[in-house]
Amino acid sequence: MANASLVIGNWKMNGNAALTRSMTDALRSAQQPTDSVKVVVCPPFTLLGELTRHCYYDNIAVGAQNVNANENGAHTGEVSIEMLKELGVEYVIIGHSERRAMYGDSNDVVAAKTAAATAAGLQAVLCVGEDKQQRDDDKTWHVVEQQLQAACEQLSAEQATKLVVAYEPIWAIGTGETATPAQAEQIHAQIRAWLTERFAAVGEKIEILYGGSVKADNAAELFAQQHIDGGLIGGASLKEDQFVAIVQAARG
Ligand SMILES: O=C[C@H](O)COP(=O)(O)O
Repeated sequence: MANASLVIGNWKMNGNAALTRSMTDALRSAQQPTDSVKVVVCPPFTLLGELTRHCYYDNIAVGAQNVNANENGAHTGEVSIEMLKELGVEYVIIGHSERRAMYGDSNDVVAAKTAAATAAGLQAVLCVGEDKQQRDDDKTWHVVEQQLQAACEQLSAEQATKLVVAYEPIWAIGTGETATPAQAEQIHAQIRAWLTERFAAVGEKIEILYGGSVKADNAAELFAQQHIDGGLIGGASLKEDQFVAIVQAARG
C-alpha cells in the first residue's frame, strides 16, 4: 500500500504552452475531492506564469527548476526567489545532478540556494545522489551524506520545515534503469535517520522523494516503501497519461 504524499514533475528543458494546458486538464480530471497527494509541476522558467494561471484554483502547485540565491543585481540570465514568488511559485528544485554536473552547482552553491529559498518560504527540493562509479565503489552513503551535510549546515529547524529531499541515483536518471525498491529504501532510511538526527522532530517529517526512471509501471512498488514519500519524475512527467497514473499510484 502506497504511503506517498508528494509527486513532482520536472519537465527539464522540455514542454510548451500547450503542454501546460493539457497537463493541468489531465491532472484536474483525475483529482479527487480529498486528495492526500500533493502534485507539483516544474516547467522551464518561461512557462511558469502560464502554468500558475492554469492551476490557480486547483490543488496543483508550481515549482521552478532552479533559482539564484542573490536578491537582485548584476546576474545576467538568472532568476531570483522574489521573482518566482511573484509568479505564484511555491517549490524550487535545487542541486539537481544535471545542474551539479553541467552548470557549476557545487555543494557550496547548493547550500546557499537552499538556505535562501527556505528562509524566503519556498519549498526547496534538495537533490542528492551518487553516480555509477561511486555506487560500484560502495561510496553511495558517503556521497549522499556529504551532500546533505553541506546543504543543511546553515539551516535552522524552521527552515527545515521548508525542505524536501529527493534521492536520485545519477545512474538511474533517464536511463530506464531504476533503483530496486530495496536499494532506494535503504538509502531513504539512512536519509531519514540523518535528517532526524540533524533536525529532531522536524527532520522526521521531511518528505523524501525517489527520482530516476519512475514510470507508471514501477511507481506503486517504489511508493510502497516505508521511507519513500513520493517521486521526482522526469521523462514520464511530460506524458499526461503516465504522470496521472504515477499520481494515482501514489494514492495507493
Ligand atoms: O528530476 C527528475 C529526475 O532527473 C528523473 O528523471 P527521469 O524520470 O527521466 O529518469
